[in-house]
Amino acid sequence: MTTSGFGNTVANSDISIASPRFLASDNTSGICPEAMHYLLQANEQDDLAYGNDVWTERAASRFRTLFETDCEIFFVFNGTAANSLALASLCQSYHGVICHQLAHIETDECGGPEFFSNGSKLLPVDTPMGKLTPEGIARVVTRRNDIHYPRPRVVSITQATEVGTLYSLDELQAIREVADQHDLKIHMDGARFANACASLNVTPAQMTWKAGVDVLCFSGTKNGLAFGEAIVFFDHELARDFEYRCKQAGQLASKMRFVSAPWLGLLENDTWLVNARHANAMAQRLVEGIHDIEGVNVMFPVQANSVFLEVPITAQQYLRDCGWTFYTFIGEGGVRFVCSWNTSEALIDALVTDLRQALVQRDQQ
Ligand SMILES: Cc1ncc(COP(=O)(O)O)c(C=O)c1O
Ligand SMILES: C[C@H](O)[C@H](N)C(=O)O
Repeated sequence: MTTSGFGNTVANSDISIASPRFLASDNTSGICPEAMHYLLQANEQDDLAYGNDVWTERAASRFRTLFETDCEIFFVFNGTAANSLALASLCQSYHGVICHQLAHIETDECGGPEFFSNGSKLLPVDTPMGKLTPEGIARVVTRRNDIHYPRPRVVSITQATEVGTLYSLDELQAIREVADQHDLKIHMDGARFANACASLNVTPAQMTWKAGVDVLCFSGTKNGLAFGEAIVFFDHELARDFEYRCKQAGQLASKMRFVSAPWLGLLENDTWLVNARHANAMAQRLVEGIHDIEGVNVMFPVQANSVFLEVPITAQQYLRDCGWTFYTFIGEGGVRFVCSWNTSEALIDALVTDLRQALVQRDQQ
């Protein structure tokens, strides 16, 4: 096995496996044509740097239209930076951030939120289905009020969650109510925000500021961009000086137009929704395809574009030998498949076929 520069083991070319087939993450998908179109448009001529270009203004304006309010938009390269910097703008170093124990900010951002907030402590909660509950939040807020414990200041929710479930609008409202009781701000990790809007058939405004969300990190990367996340502040006071925070963190792109312009491809003609609906539909196709395979169980309700399956270890190896890539360290274990804007029906059907064969092979051993 050789190791890539980022510590991922990659199969040596001399190991005979089928060509890799990517359903490990929506981060493996390509750039959708609509985003590519605007990337090339923005390359047609030079423009001002550091976000002063016409494309960044156009994209920010489109966001304000999409969210039906005068929100403030900042574009950064990736989701970890978006979450870390957004959280840092919501609390001081001596504050705590209440999150689910499976939250990406807790499990997969390598201490980024704590680092960029100079020490705000994440306060993880273990509640069902990967979702925070008002009761779970209240438990954390009320368990300690002495000076030796960080004061909870933020609630961070992920929509869709890390295990592919969704908060309903009522659940979001209930979280807003408990946040108001305890003077908490609400951050939404919207890595799969588009998938959530598509699945619930609600508007971005209904899913955010109308439900009391203070700041949203909206992922374009997982919706068809090469890279690029939009940090959307619904409270201007919280956005004060945020551009300096981005600059200091190395997240102020000099050629910002190449981060912002592709967003126009997503936001025009509701491509962001079309991409999300397709990804969600492919996840449903996978669930339907495997429903009668003995030994394979769906671990969480499939409400967006992620599917978590219990698959026997021997069958997992069979899938890897067939070239399938998947993670087993996310959520509560199991095998995670994530569908993207460009996931084909044929790819899903091939996975179903290989999964079925994997279990046959296991039973024959
Ligand atoms: C739920 C969630 N939040 C945040 C991120 C962070 O994104 P990035 O990998 O771009 O830092 C991811 C990554 O895919 C994610 O799945
Ligand atoms: C692996 C990592 O967590 C990444 N955010 C993903 O969901 O694929």
